[in-house]
Amino acid sequence: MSLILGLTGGIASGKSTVSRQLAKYGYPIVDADVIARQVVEPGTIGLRLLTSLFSPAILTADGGLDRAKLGQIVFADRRQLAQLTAITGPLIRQVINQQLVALKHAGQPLIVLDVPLLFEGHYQQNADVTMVVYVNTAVQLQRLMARNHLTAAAAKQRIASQWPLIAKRQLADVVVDNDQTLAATQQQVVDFLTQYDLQK
Ligand SMILES: CC(C)(COP(=O)(O)OP(=O)(O)OC[C@H]1O[C@@H](n2cnc3c(N)ncnc32)[C@H](O)[C@@H]1O)[C@@H](O)C(=O)NCCC(=O)NCCS
Ligand SMILES: Nc1ncnc2c1ncn2[C@@H]1O[C@H](COP(=O)(O)OP(=O)(O)OP(=O)(O)O)[C@@H](O)[C@H]1O
Repeated sequence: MSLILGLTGGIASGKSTVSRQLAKYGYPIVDADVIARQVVEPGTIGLRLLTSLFSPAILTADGGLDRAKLGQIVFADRRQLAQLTAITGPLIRQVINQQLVALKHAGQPLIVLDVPLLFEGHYQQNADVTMVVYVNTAVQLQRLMARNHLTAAAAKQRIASQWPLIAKRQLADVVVDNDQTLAATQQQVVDFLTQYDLQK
């Protein structure tokens, strides 16, 4: 029997950081952000649909998706973000389901389902336990601005495009506080694995 851990958080709260820490133990990660890139690679139906919705101006010179440009468009406009999610969401879901079936079949003891929109997209139904990586708003803003080279206004828009992190925190079975050092976060991951007898 596999335990499926639904891992989520807010933008730049530290989901990838925690999933990397879990991956170090050899546990497989089903990563919605990675899948979101695969379903819009050149030649996919996903990229064709996005190009017809947003115009070919969202493509780079070599025909790939200009992610920075599309991000600027959708995170500034809720309606366009909803349209984007309506196209990518079902494509991502299909791949997630395929990967979960294969990993369960392989008898993996722990499968990490890393999905930014876990609660918004009702993916918690696929999970046995949910974990939210939490940071306070000031730290989230500062890390997002630094990582994506965004102004405070642009970073605030991106944060506002998702459910408030505090609301996700209330829904979670396990909360990882990621305000402090990476070592402090790692310790919470170890505590989780120990609790579920998954520390190798
Ligand atoms: C808008 C895009 C092109 C920006 O690309 P970029 O490389 O700059 O960001 P990246 O994909 O790494 O996403 C960064 C973070 O943005 C947030 N985010 C991404 N998509 C969404 C969305 N549809 N709604 C709310 N937040 C989102 C997540 O917290 C994610 O971790 C990209 O995020 C995208 O294609 N999004 C649609 C796919 C999707 O719905 N992903 C969410 C998976 S559940
Ligand atoms: N405890 C920490 N101390 C310092 N920096 C951190 C810590 N945790 C994460 N970071 C940094 O904060 C940024 C966001 O972390 P990460 O990419 O893991 O978030 P995420 O939730 O996966 O983001 P997204 O939803 O945007 O994909 C990264 O630049 C990362 O290196």
